[in-house]
Amino acid sequence: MDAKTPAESRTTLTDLVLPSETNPLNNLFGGELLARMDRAASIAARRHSRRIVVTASVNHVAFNKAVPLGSVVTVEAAVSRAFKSSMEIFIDVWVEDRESGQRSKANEAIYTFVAVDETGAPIKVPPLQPETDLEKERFAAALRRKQLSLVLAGKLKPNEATELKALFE
Ligand SMILES: CC(=O)SCCNC(=O)CCNC(=O)[C@H](O)C(C)(C)COP(=O)(O)OP(=O)(O)OC[C@H]1O[C@@H](n2cnc3c(N)ncnc32)[C@H](O)[C@@H]1OP(=O)(O)O
Repeated sequence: MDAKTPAESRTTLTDLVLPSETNPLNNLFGGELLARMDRAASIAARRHSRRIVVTASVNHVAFNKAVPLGSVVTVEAAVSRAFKSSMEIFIDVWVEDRESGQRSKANEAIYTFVAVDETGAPIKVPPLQPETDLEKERFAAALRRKQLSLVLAGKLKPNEATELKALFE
């Protein structure tokens, strides 16, 4: 299978924050943002694999800044590393200033998607070839994050998490 670049899966969703999507402080609900990120990430995983994809885990979410009612929010997702059937997707969330139009980073998240066949069984995906420095940095750390996610899910013994152990040696 030929390698693909993160640019080939990059997915951008831009939408407003409406009153029905906010909490009593008039900021975007965390769950609404999670859903928007899941949608963008699933499209990125599908573009990379050209397969049916399912969310396997949400590895990391940082709600760093509240997103006020009426904001224009852009969710940008791209595959940061592909393994056998799983893909790590990095998601950056930006909010646009109404007057200047300048975007500032509000949140980020890392999801894992798995490509599956029609019966739901995991299936192989193309490798990822990172291009920019940021893409290379995210690619390099992805195996460590995969091992941590598997350890937390009880699917990998801590003493088999070689990349994690290497951090402490
Ligand atoms: C429940 C819900 O409705 S959530 C919403 C939508 N999501 C879903 O429906 C997914 C439901 N879950 C599933 O279908 C299955 O658990 C799957 C397909 C995600 C994984 O199936 P498994 O039987 O665990 O398959 P398997 O052990 O072969 O793992 C497949 C890949 O997923 C990876 N994986 C599985 N769980 C995790 C996890 N928690 N974190 C990171 N990677 C994971 C494995 O490392 C493996 O990756 P690789 O092939 O690239 O090495």
